[in-house]
Amino acid sequence: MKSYRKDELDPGYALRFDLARQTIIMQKDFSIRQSDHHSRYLVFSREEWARLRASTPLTLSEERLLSLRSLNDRISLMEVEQIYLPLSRLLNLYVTAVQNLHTATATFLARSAAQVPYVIGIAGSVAVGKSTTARLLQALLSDWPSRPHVELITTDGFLWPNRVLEERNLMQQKGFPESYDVKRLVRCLAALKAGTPEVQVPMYSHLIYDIIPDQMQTIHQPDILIVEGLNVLQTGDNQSRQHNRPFVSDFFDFTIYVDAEEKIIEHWYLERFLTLRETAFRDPSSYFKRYADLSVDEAMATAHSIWAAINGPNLQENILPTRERAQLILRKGKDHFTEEVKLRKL
Ligand SMILES: Nc1ncnc2c1ncn2[C@@H]1O[C@H](COP(=O)(O)OP(=O)(O)O)[C@@H](O)[C@H]1O
Ligand SMILES: CC(C)(COP(=O)(O)O)[C@@H](O)C(=O)NCCC(=O)O
Repeated sequence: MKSYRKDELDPGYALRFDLARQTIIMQKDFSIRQSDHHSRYLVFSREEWARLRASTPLTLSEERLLSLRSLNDRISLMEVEQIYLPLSRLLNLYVTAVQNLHTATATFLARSAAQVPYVIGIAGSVAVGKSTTARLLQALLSDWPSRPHVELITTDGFLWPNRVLEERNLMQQKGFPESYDVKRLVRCLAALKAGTPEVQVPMYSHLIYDIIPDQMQTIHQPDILIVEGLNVLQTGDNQSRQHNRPFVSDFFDFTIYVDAEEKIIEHWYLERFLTLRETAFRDPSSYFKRYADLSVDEAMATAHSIWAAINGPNLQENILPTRERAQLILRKGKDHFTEEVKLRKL
């Protein structure tokens, strides 16, 4: 049998012991499609990823799924089974491993283990499906046999209120790094990660297009915290780096980037805008009520110009460059079906 030096092995191949032939053979590993030796990621096709579900049961009923749907959400049970159940299984293994590590530290120090939440960050463009992914994961993780307490927060609550954005001439940069009160977000994440019994988180409303005055979300020591937002993988400006200040991205145990081609994401943005024109924009308190009476063509042109002026440039300049920091990248195609999953090796 030819022997292989370690550096000769393609990471897409695995060494296996062949019982019949009583020999070690090199076999293509079906679960790893990897041609680039230096890539930090293992790359899975949809089918390969779906096989990694193992025996994780589907606990979400069609009825429960319906209640999770937002706007024109058409998420299918097949997507949940093939993509989100394997992800739920992976997260379960990771959370258990981290909890065991906390227990080991506590045993070493002869103390009881501190209650520290496992923090999952979900990043990606506006309209790529971050909040849908976050709500689905919250439901699936809450259904684990240990019934963990899973909370979800969104970083848009940390946008500066419109009043401040207007003063600073930043209304056309909503969602850009400078439109967030990052210090407040970091303080909040630090308090949550430290296991503070009760943390108040500000809230944003897409209806009034602003921070909701005098209303906060109260978070009570979750076992798992999901943080969803455009900026969760961002690392701050040079000044904060020089002063060694913590970044938003410092607080995550696991990060997911929801990815798709910009043209497809823009299409989802346009679709969502058209749905809102028929629903939320008709509400008298809607910031966009002036758009309710637009014709379909006018609404499409308006949404396209918002995309071209704000969300598209933000994706290219500030969000896409953070993609390779994520531990997991879900790449979606048309119709929101995940086509490829990339998992960081370390
Ligand atoms: N997995 C999915 N299947 C079907 N539709 C989806 C899925 N994810 C998102 N959508 C739809 O795409 C649009 C954008 O999703 P949303 O979760 O609101 O994005 P984000 O939070 O990134 O802005 C919404 O209209 C939503 O209903
Ligand atoms: C408030 C947001 C930055 C948040 O993004 P999301 O949570 O929808 O991904 C975004 O929805 C937004 O308002 N962007 C500014 C341009 C626009 O009106 O779409």
